[in-house]
Amino acid sequence: MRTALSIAGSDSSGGAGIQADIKTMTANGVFAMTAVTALTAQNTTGVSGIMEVTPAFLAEQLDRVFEDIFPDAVKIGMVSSAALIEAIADKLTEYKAKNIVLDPVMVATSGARLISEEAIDTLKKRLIPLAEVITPNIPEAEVLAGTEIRSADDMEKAAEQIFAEYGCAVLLKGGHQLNDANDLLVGRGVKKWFEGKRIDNPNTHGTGCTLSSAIASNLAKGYALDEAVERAKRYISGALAAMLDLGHGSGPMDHAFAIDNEFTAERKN
Ligand SMILES: Nc1ncnc2c1ncn2[C@@H]1O[C@H](COP(=O)(O)OP(=O)(O)O)[C@@H](O)[C@H]1O
Ligand SMILES: Cc1ncc(COP(=O)(O)O)c(N)n1
Repeated sequence: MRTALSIAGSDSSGGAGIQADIKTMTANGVFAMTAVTALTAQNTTGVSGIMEVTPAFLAEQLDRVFEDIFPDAVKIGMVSSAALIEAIADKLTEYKAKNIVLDPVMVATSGARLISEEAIDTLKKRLIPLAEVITPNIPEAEVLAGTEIRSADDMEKAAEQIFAEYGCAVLLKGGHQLNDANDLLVGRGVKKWFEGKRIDNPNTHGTGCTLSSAIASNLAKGYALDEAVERAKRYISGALAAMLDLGHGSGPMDHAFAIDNEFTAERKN
């Protein structure tokens, strides 16, 4: 069985973070492992508290995973401080981790800030260059490219600029911001739009986490990057189209929609 590691924060409400990653990897037929960066107290209406682990304890979790079960892919989500980013970069370099998918989580769908200002700099210098692909949404890409994004044209310019500057492929998510579900992949020899059908569902808590874990799962299974993105888009569309409606805010997606379908059918490969 193929394996994937999620390095991310815990979401007590189960819709985003580590919990979304485990559900997504499992539903995609990949064995999920975790290294927790922080606990959050949150629900569908917002985040009320964050408790970070120490960099040493994060490094210890990574040591135990890598020395025993080498992950076929790694997904990185919420990492709130520069010291934690350094710890991850050191360990991923030491173990020569492959298929790294980095979701540069900065602000939760509910509006809460999930990374400190100084950490963004460290993210740019240490972690982004290690990634196979990063998956910013529009506000995150604006921070990374230092430009405003108001149109599909702006998305192309920003993605090309980020690829040129950091050397990793970029999947720039149109998501909710540009009112469609079209994402753009720019990488070595690739520039491709993935046209998602917009699903009229206000419950999008954890969409970013889910997409990046689904890409990591498919890279773990051996798919090339563009095929991994294509399959991840299909997965998230299915999870949104199931129209789960939980909680008082922007609710989570339904990962059980995928049980026994094409995603889990490949488990034994
Ligand atoms: N209503 C929707 N219908 C279909 N796809 C969506 C919808 N909202 C988001 N997506 C897709 O979900 C993925 C996550 O995107 P996004 O919501 O922008 O991430 P983030 O949580 O980081 O802001 C993207 O592939 C995006 O196109
Ligand atoms: C622990 C944690 N990590 C990430 C997110 C972002 O969620 P989204 O995928 O909705 O942007 C979150 N709300 N909580």
